[in-house]
Amino acid sequence: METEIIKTNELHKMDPVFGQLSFDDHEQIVFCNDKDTGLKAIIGIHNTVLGPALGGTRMWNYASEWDALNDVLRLSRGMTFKSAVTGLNLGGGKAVIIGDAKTQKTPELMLKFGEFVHSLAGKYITAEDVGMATEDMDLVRTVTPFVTGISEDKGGAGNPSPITAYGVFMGMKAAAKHTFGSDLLEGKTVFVQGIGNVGEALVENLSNEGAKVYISDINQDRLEEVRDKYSVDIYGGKNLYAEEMDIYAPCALGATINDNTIDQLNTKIIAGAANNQLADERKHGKMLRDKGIVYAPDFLINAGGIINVYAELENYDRKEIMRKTENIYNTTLEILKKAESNNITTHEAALAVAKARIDARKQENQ
Ligand SMILES: NC(=O)c1ccc[n+]([C@@H]2O[C@H](COP(=O)([O-])OP(=O)(O)OC[C@H]3O[C@@H](n4cnc5c(N)ncnc54)[C@H](O)[C@@H]3O)[C@@H](O)[C@H]2O)c1
Repeated sequence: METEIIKTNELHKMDPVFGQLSFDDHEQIVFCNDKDTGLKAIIGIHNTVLGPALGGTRMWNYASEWDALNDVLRLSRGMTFKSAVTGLNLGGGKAVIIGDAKTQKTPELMLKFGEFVHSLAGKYITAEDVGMATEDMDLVRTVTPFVTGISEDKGGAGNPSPITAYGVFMGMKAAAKHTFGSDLLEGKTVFVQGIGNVGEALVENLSNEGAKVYISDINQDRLEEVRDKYSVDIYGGKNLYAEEMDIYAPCALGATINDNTIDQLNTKIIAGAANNQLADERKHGKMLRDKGIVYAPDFLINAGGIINVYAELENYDRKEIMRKTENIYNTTLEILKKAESNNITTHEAALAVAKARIDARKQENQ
């Protein structure tokens, strides 16, 4: 109890929003409250220089409002750079709803949230994230046009995961070209950690190309299902990080690249779908570089999903979505080269490209 009081007092001493560590010149933070439906949400608009701030809504049972605020600040910033480096005319935004999606998400709450999104007149466009489904976005669509990720029969672009996986595959091939001189993954040992929606589709791409794939997941049924479908191997060991491999593909959780795992890692390349793979962008990016591991930045190679929802706004067809996703190969190759020639980390190189695009547009707009 004593610690709690001290902690709260300490937090109160900090500037509550603009003084937060994760605050990075965000343009607008909107706190949404509705007593009748129990809605408590925060919409974070990080940057709208390149276009409207697009990013999903996450519903999560946050331990505190500080955690929710920190998450929305961090996630919305990430969206700015993801869209910028991918060449999309979108800014970065994200929303969080505080609560348990399984027990507290009601149609009324989602409609009220949609009204708040609508009140921003298109400056923020929402989509699905953790705790949200296509049906939730369909509901939001009834009160605002500023939503993507809706059902295909309602004009949406459908499930983004296979597109995300294809982009990751392209980024991985570019990293292989950079590292081994060839982008052919045949015979390369790839460990895919997390075989959910994206992981499974990645396994399919890899096994079609003849890579030697090992899969790991906490869900045993899924492991067996995916193994039988694609004739790949289930990783049976205790510590995946220490295994010798060509490519490590984190497709489950973030922050798996940290002080503890980098020391153990015995891979040449890291290329996967998970968001925020580096526990600490700067420190761990540098540690990987020092160790000679080529890291394909997550926000660059997992952009297939955002390309897919962007298509809804621009009325792109499937061909254009695939062309743009395939281009992740070229962008990754350029960024890996840039990092090498400038002696910076690949994460820094990707951020620099994204920031340069935003700065150039800012100049044009002046
Ligand atoms: N779906 C998309 O289009 C998309 C786009 C961009 C980024 N991402 C990111 O990619 C990752 C995967 O997304 P998804 O849609 O496939 O999610 P998912 O929930 O379908 O799959 C995640 C899988 O990881 C497994 N998992 C969880 N903890 C694990 C652990 N400790 N070790 C091994 N496996 C574990 C789960 O059992 C599940 O099978 C997430 O980090 C997500 O944020 C997804």
